[in-house]
Amino acid sequence: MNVDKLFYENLFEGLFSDPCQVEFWDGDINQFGEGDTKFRIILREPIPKSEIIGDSSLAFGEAYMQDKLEIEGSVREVIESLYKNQESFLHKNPSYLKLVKFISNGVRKSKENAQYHYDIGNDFYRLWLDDTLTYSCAYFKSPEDNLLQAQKNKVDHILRKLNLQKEQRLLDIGCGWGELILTAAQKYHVKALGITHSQEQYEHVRSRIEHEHLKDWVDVQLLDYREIKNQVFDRIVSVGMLEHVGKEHLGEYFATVQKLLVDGGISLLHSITGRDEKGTNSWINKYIFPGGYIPMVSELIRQMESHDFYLLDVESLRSHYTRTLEHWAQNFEQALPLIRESKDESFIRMWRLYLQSSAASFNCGNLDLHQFLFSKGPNNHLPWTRDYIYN
Ligand SMILES: C[S@@+](CC[C@H](N)C(=O)[O-])C[C@H]1O[C@@H](n2cnc3c(N)ncnc32)[C@H](O)[C@@H]1O
Repeated sequence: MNVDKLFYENLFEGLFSDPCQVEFWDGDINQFGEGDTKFRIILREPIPKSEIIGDSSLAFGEAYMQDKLEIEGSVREVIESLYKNQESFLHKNPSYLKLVKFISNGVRKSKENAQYHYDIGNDFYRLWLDDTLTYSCAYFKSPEDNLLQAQKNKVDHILRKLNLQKEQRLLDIGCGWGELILTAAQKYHVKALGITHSQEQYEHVRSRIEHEHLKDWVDVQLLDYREIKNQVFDRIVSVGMLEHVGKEHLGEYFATVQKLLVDGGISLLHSITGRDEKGTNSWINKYIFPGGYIPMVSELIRQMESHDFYLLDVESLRSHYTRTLEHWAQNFEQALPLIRESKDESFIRMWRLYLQSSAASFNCGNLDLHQFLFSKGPNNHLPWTRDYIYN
Protein backbone atom coordinates (compact mmCIF):
# COMPACT_ATOMS: atom_id res chain seq x y z
CA MET A 1 0.00 0.00 0.00
CA ASN A 2 1.08 3.51 -0.80
CA VAL A 3 2.64 5.24 2.25
CA ASP A 4 0.61 8.42 1.69
CA LYS A 5 -2.63 6.49 1.95
CA LEU A 6 -1.55 4.96 5.26
CA PHE A 7 -0.91 8.44 6.60
CA TYR A 8 -4.39 9.56 5.59
CA GLU A 9 -6.03 6.40 6.94
CA ASN A 10 -4.40 6.98 10.33
CA LEU A 11 -5.41 10.60 10.22
CA PHE A 12 -9.08 9.94 9.47
CA GLU A 13 -9.43 6.95 11.82
CA GLY A 14 -11.48 8.15 14.79
CA LEU A 15 -11.24 11.78 13.70
CA PHE A 16 -14.99 12.36 13.19
CA SER A 17 -17.78 11.64 15.63
CA ASP A 18 -20.00 10.36 12.79
CA PRO A 19 -19.56 7.50 10.34
CA CYS A 20 -18.20 8.76 7.03
CA GLN A 21 -16.47 7.70 3.86
CA VAL A 22 -13.29 9.04 2.33
CA GLU A 23 -12.74 8.58 -1.37
CA PHE A 24 -9.08 8.82 -2.39
CA TRP A 25 -7.64 10.22 -5.61
CA ASP A 26 -7.18 6.69 -7.06
CA GLY A 27 -10.83 5.74 -6.53
CA ASP A 28 -10.30 3.74 -3.29
CA ILE A 29 -13.05 4.29 -0.76
CA ASN A 30 -12.58 3.83 3.01
CA GLN A 31 -15.36 3.72 5.56
CA PHE A 32 -14.61 5.26 8.98
CA GLY A 33 -16.94 4.53 11.88
CA GLU A 34 -19.87 2.13 11.84
CA GLY A 35 -23.41 2.76 10.70
CA ASP A 36 -25.01 4.93 8.06
CA THR A 37 -22.55 7.27 6.42
CA LYS A 38 -23.31 10.91 7.24
CA PHE A 39 -20.99 12.51 4.69
CA ARG A 40 -18.30 11.69 2.22
CA ILE A 41 -14.97 13.44 1.74
CA ILE A 42 -13.41 13.22 -1.69
CA LEU A 43 -9.67 13.82 -1.89
CA ARG A 44 -9.10 14.53 -5.57
CA GLU A 45 -5.34 14.69 -5.02
CA PRO A 46 -3.03 14.14 -2.06
CA ILE A 47 -2.38 17.11 0.21
CA PRO A 48 1.33 17.10 1.14
CA LYS A 49 1.87 15.47 4.53
CA SER A 50 4.21 18.28 5.60
CA GLU A 51 1.39 20.81 5.07
CA ILE A 52 -1.07 18.78 7.16
CA ILE A 53 1.45 18.27 9.96
CA GLY A 54 2.48 21.95 9.84
CA ASP A 55 -1.02 23.39 9.94
CA SER A 56 -3.98 21.12 9.32
CA SER A 57 -6.64 23.89 9.30
CA LEU A 58 -4.74 25.79 6.66
CA ALA A 59 -3.95 22.69 4.61
CA PHE A 60 -7.54 21.39 4.51
CA GLY A 61 -9.05 24.88 4.14
CA GLU A 62 -6.85 25.60 1.14
CA ALA A 63 -7.54 22.17 -0.36
CA TYR A 64 -11.27 22.88 -0.11
CA MET A 65 -10.89 26.33 -1.67
CA GLN A 66 -8.87 24.92 -4.55
CA ASP A 67 -11.36 22.09 -5.14
CA LYS A 68 -8.75 19.44 -4.30
CA LEU A 69 -11.09 18.32 -1.55
CA GLU A 70 -14.85 17.99 -2.02
CA ILE A 71 -17.54 17.28 0.51
CA GLU A 72 -20.67 15.31 -0.32
CA GLY A 73 -23.09 16.27 2.41
CA SER A 74 -23.11 19.33 4.60
CA VAL A 75 -19.85 21.26 5.12
CA ARG A 76 -21.13 22.35 8.51
CA GLU A 77 -21.87 18.76 9.58
CA VAL A 78 -18.32 17.69 8.70
CA ILE A 79 -16.85 20.46 10.85
CA GLU A 80 -19.26 19.83 13.72
CA SER A 81 -18.37 16.14 13.53
CA LEU A 82 -14.72 17.13 13.96
CA TYR A 83 -15.39 19.53 16.83
CA LYS A 84 -17.63 17.06 18.66
CA ASN A 85 -14.68 14.67 18.78
CA GLN A 86 -12.58 17.38 20.39
CA GLU A 87 -10.00 15.07 22.01
CA SER A 88 -9.24 13.09 18.91
CA PHE A 89 -9.27 16.30 16.86
CA LEU A 90 -6.68 17.96 19.08
CA HIS A 91 -4.58 14.82 19.32
CA LYS A 92 -4.41 14.53 15.55
CA ASN A 93 -4.05 18.27 14.99
CA PRO A 94 -1.51 19.48 17.54
CA SER A 95 -0.84 22.44 15.24
CA TYR A 96 -4.34 23.68 16.16
CA LEU A 97 -3.07 24.53 19.63
CA LYS A 98 -0.25 26.77 18.44
CA LEU A 99 -0.67 30.21 19.91
CA VAL A 100 -1.43 32.97 17.50
CA LYS A 101 1.65 34.84 16.32
CA PHE A 102 2.27 38.37 17.55
CA ILE A 103 0.12 40.55 15.33
CA SER A 104 0.82 44.22 15.16
CA ASN A 105 -2.37 46.00 14.15
CA GLY A 106 -1.22 49.59 13.96
CA VAL A 107 -3.54 52.13 12.33
CA ARG A 108 -2.26 51.55 8.78
CA LYS A 109 -2.32 47.75 9.07
CA SER A 110 -5.80 47.77 10.65
CA LYS A 111 -7.10 49.81 7.76
CA GLU A 112 -5.54 47.46 5.22
CA ASN A 113 -7.00 44.41 7.03
CA ALA A 114 -10.49 45.92 7.25
CA GLN A 115 -10.50 46.96 3.60
CA TYR A 116 -9.46 43.43 2.57
CA HIS A 117 -12.66 42.07 4.12
CA TYR A 118 -15.20 44.88 3.67
CA ASP A 119 -14.25 46.65 0.46
CA ILE A 120 -15.16 43.81 -1.88
CA GLY A 121 -18.37 45.40 -3.12
CA ASN A 122 -21.47 46.56 -1.27
CA ASP A 123 -23.37 44.68 -3.98
CA PHE A 124 -21.82 41.43 -2.80
CA TYR A 125 -22.87 42.02 0.81
CA ARG A 126 -26.34 43.10 -0.34
CA LEU A 127 -26.88 39.64 -1.83
CA TRP A 128 -26.84 37.79 1.47
CA LEU A 129 -27.11 40.24 4.38
CA ASP A 130 -30.50 41.74 5.33
CA ASP A 131 -31.68 45.04 3.84
CA THR A 132 -30.01 47.11 6.58
CA LEU A 133 -26.64 45.45 5.79
CA THR A 134 -26.09 44.67 9.44
CA TYR A 135 -23.10 42.36 9.67
CA SER A 136 -23.08 40.99 13.22
CA CYS A 137 -25.04 38.58 15.38
CA ALA A 138 -28.80 39.22 15.20
CA TYR A 139 -31.28 38.83 18.08
CA PHE A 140 -34.17 36.43 17.48
CA LYS A 141 -36.81 37.43 19.99
CA SER A 142 -39.17 34.90 18.47
CA PRO A 143 -38.37 31.77 16.43
CA GLU A 144 -40.47 33.25 13.63
CA ASP A 145 -38.35 36.39 13.28
CA ASN A 146 -36.76 36.72 9.88
CA LEU A 147 -33.21 38.04 9.56
CA LEU A 148 -34.25 41.65 8.96
CA GLN A 149 -36.50 41.65 12.02
CA ALA A 150 -33.81 39.98 14.14
CA GLN A 151 -31.21 42.56 13.11
CA LYS A 152 -33.59 45.37 13.98
CA ASN A 153 -34.26 43.63 17.34
CA LYS A 154 -30.51 43.54 17.96
CA VAL A 155 -30.06 47.25 17.32
CA ASP A 156 -33.05 48.03 19.58
CA HIS A 157 -31.76 45.70 22.29
CA ILE A 158 -28.38 47.48 22.30
CA LEU A 159 -29.86 50.97 22.23
CA ARG A 160 -32.12 50.10 25.16
CA LYS A 161 -29.19 48.72 27.14
CA LEU A 162 -27.35 51.99 26.53
CA ASN A 163 -30.25 53.86 28.16
CA LEU A 164 -29.89 56.74 25.71
CA GLN A 165 -31.13 60.19 26.66
CA LYS A 166 -32.09 62.96 24.24
CA GLU A 167 -29.18 65.04 22.86
CA GLN A 168 -26.53 62.67 24.19
CA ARG A 169 -23.41 62.06 22.09
CA LEU A 170 -23.03 58.48 20.88
CA LEU A 171 -19.92 57.00 19.26
CA ASP A 172 -20.15 53.74 17.26
CA ILE A 173 -16.68 52.22 16.77
CA GLY A 174 -16.87 50.11 13.62
CA CYS A 175 -20.28 51.31 12.43
CA GLY A 176 -20.44 49.13 9.31
CA TRP A 177 -23.20 50.27 6.97
CA GLY A 178 -24.67 52.56 9.62
CA GLU A 179 -27.96 51.03 10.78
CA LEU A 180 -27.28 51.52 14.48
CA ILE A 181 -26.29 55.20 14.37
CA LEU A 182 -29.18 56.09 12.06
CA THR A 183 -31.69 54.26 14.24
CA ALA A 184 -30.27 55.83 17.41
CA ALA A 185 -30.64 59.33 15.97
CA GLN A 186 -34.16 58.67 14.70
CA LYS A 187 -35.53 56.96 17.80
CA TYR A 188 -33.62 58.63 20.62
CA HIS A 189 -32.61 62.01 19.15
CA VAL A 190 -28.96 61.56 20.02
CA LYS A 191 -26.00 62.97 18.11
CA ALA A 192 -24.24 59.96 16.66
CA LEU A 193 -20.80 59.55 15.14
CA GLY A 194 -19.87 56.33 13.39
CA ILE A 195 -16.34 55.40 12.38
CA THR A 196 -15.22 52.73 9.96
CA HIS A 197 -12.13 51.77 8.00
CA SER A 198 -14.11 50.78 4.94
CA GLN A 199 -14.43 53.27 2.10
CA GLU A 200 -17.51 51.53 0.70
CA GLN A 201 -19.29 51.50 4.06
CA TYR A 202 -18.40 55.15 4.55
CA GLU A 203 -19.95 56.13 1.21
CA HIS A 204 -23.07 54.06 1.90
CA VAL A 205 -23.58 55.66 5.34
CA ARG A 206 -23.04 59.15 3.91
CA SER A 207 -25.71 58.59 1.32
CA ARG A 208 -28.14 57.19 3.92
CA ILE A 209 -27.55 60.26 6.13
CA GLU A 210 -28.35 62.47 3.14
CA HIS A 211 -31.47 60.54 2.11
CA GLU A 212 -32.83 60.29 5.61
CA HIS A 213 -32.18 64.01 6.29
CA LEU A 214 -30.07 63.29 9.34
CA LYS A 215 -27.12 65.58 8.63
CA ASP A 216 -27.60 67.50 11.87
CA TRP A 217 -27.70 64.32 13.91
CA VAL A 218 -25.45 61.72 12.33
CA ASP A 219 -21.88 61.86 11.10
CA VAL A 220 -19.61 59.16 9.72
CA GLN A 221 -15.85 59.33 9.42
CA LEU A 222 -13.14 57.14 7.97
CA LEU A 223 -11.11 56.77 11.13
CA ASP A 224 -9.36 54.24 13.27
CA TYR A 225 -10.58 54.03 16.89
CA ARG A 226 -7.21 55.50 17.95
CA GLU A 227 -7.57 58.54 15.71
CA ILE A 228 -10.48 60.30 17.42
CA LYS A 229 -9.19 63.43 19.06
CA ASN A 230 -10.64 66.27 21.14
CA GLN A 231 -14.08 64.79 21.58
CA VAL A 232 -15.91 63.02 24.38
CA PHE A 233 -19.07 60.93 24.31
CA ASP A 234 -21.83 59.98 26.74
CA ARG A 235 -22.19 56.54 25.17
CA ILE A 236 -19.79 54.37 23.19
CA VAL A 237 -20.90 51.25 21.37
CA SER A 238 -18.93 48.76 19.33
CA VAL A 239 -20.55 45.84 17.55
CA GLY A 240 -18.47 43.15 15.88
CA MET A 241 -15.34 45.28 15.68
CA LEU A 242 -13.23 44.16 18.63
CA GLU A 243 -12.46 40.90 16.79
CA HIS A 244 -10.26 43.03 14.47
CA VAL A 245 -8.28 44.70 17.23
CA GLY A 246 -5.73 41.97 18.02
CA LYS A 247 -4.56 40.55 21.33
CA GLU A 248 -1.67 42.99 21.68
CA HIS A 249 -3.97 45.97 21.17
CA LEU A 250 -6.86 45.10 23.50
CA GLY A 251 -5.42 47.43 26.14
CA GLU A 252 -5.26 50.23 23.59
CA TYR A 253 -8.94 49.70 22.73
CA PHE A 254 -10.07 49.97 26.37
CA ALA A 255 -7.72 52.91 27.04
CA THR A 256 -9.31 54.68 24.05
CA VAL A 257 -12.84 54.08 25.34
CA GLN A 258 -11.72 55.28 28.78
CA LYS A 259 -10.32 58.47 27.25
CA LEU A 260 -13.35 59.20 25.05
CA LEU A 261 -16.12 58.49 27.57
CA VAL A 262 -17.41 61.09 30.04
CA ASP A 263 -17.44 60.22 33.75
CA GLY A 264 -20.43 58.00 34.39
CA GLY A 265 -20.68 57.32 30.66
CA ILE A 266 -21.79 53.90 29.46
CA SER A 267 -20.31 51.62 26.86
CA LEU A 268 -21.58 48.46 25.22
CA LEU A 269 -19.21 45.99 23.65
CA HIS A 270 -20.66 43.25 21.44
CA SER A 271 -17.99 40.73 20.50
CA ILE A 272 -17.33 37.14 19.57
CA THR A 273 -15.49 35.40 22.38
CA GLY A 274 -13.41 32.22 22.40
CA ARG A 275 -12.57 29.52 24.90
CA ASP A 276 -8.78 29.50 24.67
CA GLU A 277 -5.90 31.85 24.06
CA LYS A 278 -5.35 30.54 20.57
CA GLY A 279 -7.64 33.34 19.53
CA THR A 280 -8.22 32.43 15.92
CA ASN A 281 -8.01 29.75 13.30
CA SER A 282 -5.04 30.06 10.95
CA TRP A 283 -7.14 29.58 7.80
CA ILE A 284 -9.64 32.25 8.90
CA ASN A 285 -6.73 34.52 9.75
CA LYS A 286 -5.09 34.15 6.37
CA TYR A 287 -8.16 34.31 4.13
CA ILE A 288 -11.06 35.91 5.98
CA PHE A 289 -9.97 38.18 8.83
CA PRO A 290 -6.29 39.07 8.62
CA GLY A 291 -5.09 40.45 11.92
CA GLY A 292 -8.14 39.08 13.75
CA TYR A 293 -8.14 37.75 17.29
CA ILE A 294 -11.06 36.29 19.25
CA PRO A 295 -10.62 37.23 22.93
CA MET A 296 -11.75 35.21 25.93
CA VAL A 297 -14.39 36.63 28.29
CA SER A 298 -11.84 36.58 31.13
CA GLU A 299 -9.37 38.66 29.10
CA LEU A 300 -12.01 41.29 28.40
CA ILE A 301 -13.17 41.48 31.99
CA ARG A 302 -9.56 41.82 33.14
CA GLN A 303 -9.09 44.65 30.65
CA MET A 304 -12.23 46.39 31.91
CA GLU A 305 -11.02 46.12 35.48
CA SER A 306 -7.53 47.34 34.73
CA HIS A 307 -9.00 50.35 32.92
CA ASP A 308 -11.18 51.10 35.91
CA PHE A 309 -14.51 50.34 34.25
CA TYR A 310 -17.53 49.12 36.21
CA LEU A 311 -19.07 46.01 34.68
CA LEU A 312 -22.88 46.29 34.64
CA ASP A 313 -24.17 43.39 32.58
CA VAL A 314 -23.01 40.47 30.42
CA GLU A 315 -25.25 38.51 28.05
CA SER A 316 -24.48 35.56 25.80
CA LEU A 317 -26.13 35.37 22.39
CA ARG A 318 -24.32 32.26 21.14
CA SER A 319 -27.37 30.47 19.70
CA HIS A 320 -28.47 33.69 18.04
CA TYR A 321 -25.20 33.74 16.12
CA THR A 322 -25.66 30.15 14.94
CA ARG A 323 -29.07 31.13 13.58
CA THR A 324 -27.76 34.38 12.04
CA LEU A 325 -25.07 32.39 10.24
CA GLU A 326 -27.63 29.87 9.03
CA HIS A 327 -29.56 32.74 7.44
CA TRP A 328 -26.42 34.22 5.85
CA ALA A 329 -25.26 30.83 4.56
CA GLN A 330 -28.67 30.08 3.09
CA ASN A 331 -28.93 33.51 1.45
CA PHE A 332 -25.41 33.07 0.12
CA GLU A 333 -26.24 29.72 -1.54
CA GLN A 334 -29.45 31.14 -3.01
CA ALA A 335 -27.58 34.10 -4.46
CA LEU A 336 -24.86 31.98 -6.11
CA PRO A 337 -25.90 32.69 -9.72
CA LEU A 338 -25.53 36.42 -9.05
CA ILE A 339 -22.38 36.04 -6.95
CA ARG A 340 -20.78 34.08 -9.80
CA GLU A 341 -21.11 37.14 -12.04
CA SER A 342 -18.34 38.87 -10.12
CA LYS A 343 -16.56 36.28 -7.97
CA ASP A 344 -14.66 33.13 -8.94
CA GLU A 345 -15.19 29.59 -7.63
CA SER A 346 -12.31 29.70 -5.18
CA PHE A 347 -13.76 32.86 -3.58
CA ILE A 348 -17.17 31.17 -3.36
CA ARG A 349 -15.75 28.03 -1.75
CA MET A 350 -13.76 30.20 0.65
CA TRP A 351 -16.86 32.12 1.79
CA ARG A 352 -18.96 28.97 2.02
CA LEU A 353 -16.35 27.42 4.28
CA TYR A 354 -16.16 30.59 6.38
CA LEU A 355 -19.94 30.81 6.90
CA GLN A 356 -20.48 27.09 7.48
CA SER A 357 -17.49 26.62 9.79
CA SER A 358 -18.51 29.67 11.81
CA ALA A 359 -22.04 28.24 12.24
CA ALA A 360 -20.44 24.97 13.38
CA SER A 361 -18.17 26.79 15.85
CA PHE A 362 -21.05 28.66 17.49
CA ASN A 363 -23.26 25.59 17.57
CA CYS A 364 -20.54 23.45 19.19
CA GLY A 365 -19.66 26.20 21.64
CA ASN A 366 -16.09 26.79 20.40
CA LEU A 367 -17.21 30.37 19.85
CA ASP A 368 -19.68 32.50 21.77
CA LEU A 369 -21.04 36.02 21.44
CA HIS A 370 -21.17 38.32 24.44
CA GLN A 371 -22.54 41.77 25.04
CA PHE A 372 -20.78 43.61 27.89
CA LEU A 373 -22.23 46.75 29.39
CA PHE A 374 -19.91 48.85 31.54
CA SER A 375 -19.55 52.37 32.84
CA LYS A 376 -16.66 54.75 33.37
CA GLY A 377 -16.79 55.25 37.11
CA PRO A 378 -19.99 54.46 38.97
CA ASN A 379 -23.24 55.40 37.23
CA ASN A 380 -26.02 55.99 39.77
CA HIS A 381 -28.66 56.97 37.22
CA LEU A 382 -29.44 53.64 35.60
CA PRO A 383 -32.77 51.97 36.44
CA TRP A 384 -32.48 49.46 39.29
CA THR A 385 -33.75 46.46 37.33
CA ARG A 386 -33.33 45.23 33.78
CA ASP A 387 -37.00 45.95 33.03
CA TYR A 388 -35.98 49.04 31.07
CA ILE A 389 -34.33 46.74 28.52
CA TYR A 390 -37.29 44.41 28.06
CA ASN A 391 -40.41 46.50 28.58
C1 LIG B 1 -18.19 43.09 11.35
S1 LIG B 1 -18.23 44.79 10.95
C2 LIG B 1 -19.56 45.28 12.01
C3 LIG B 1 -20.27 46.48 11.48
C4 LIG B 1 -21.47 46.96 12.31
N1 LIG B 1 -21.10 47.31 13.64
C5 LIG B 1 -22.57 45.93 12.30
O1 LIG B 1 -22.91 45.41 13.35
O2 LIG B 1 -23.15 45.69 11.23
C6 LIG B 1 -16.78 45.51 11.69
C7 LIG B 1 -16.58 46.99 11.51
O3 LIG B 1 -15.41 47.40 12.23
C8 LIG B 1 -14.69 48.33 11.43
N2 LIG B 1 -13.29 48.36 11.89
C9 LIG B 1 -12.39 47.37 11.85
N3 LIG B 1 -11.22 47.76 12.38
C10 LIG B 1 -11.40 49.05 12.79
C11 LIG B 1 -10.56 50.01 13.43
N4 LIG B 1 -9.31 49.73 13.76
N5 LIG B 1 -11.08 51.24 13.70
C12 LIG B 1 -12.36 51.54 13.37
N6 LIG B 1 -13.20 50.66 12.78
C13 LIG B 1 -12.73 49.43 12.49
C14 LIG B 1 -14.90 47.86 10.01
O4 LIG B 1 -14.60 48.87 9.09
C15 LIG B 1 -16.38 47.48 10.08
O5 LIG B 1 -17.15 48.63 9.89
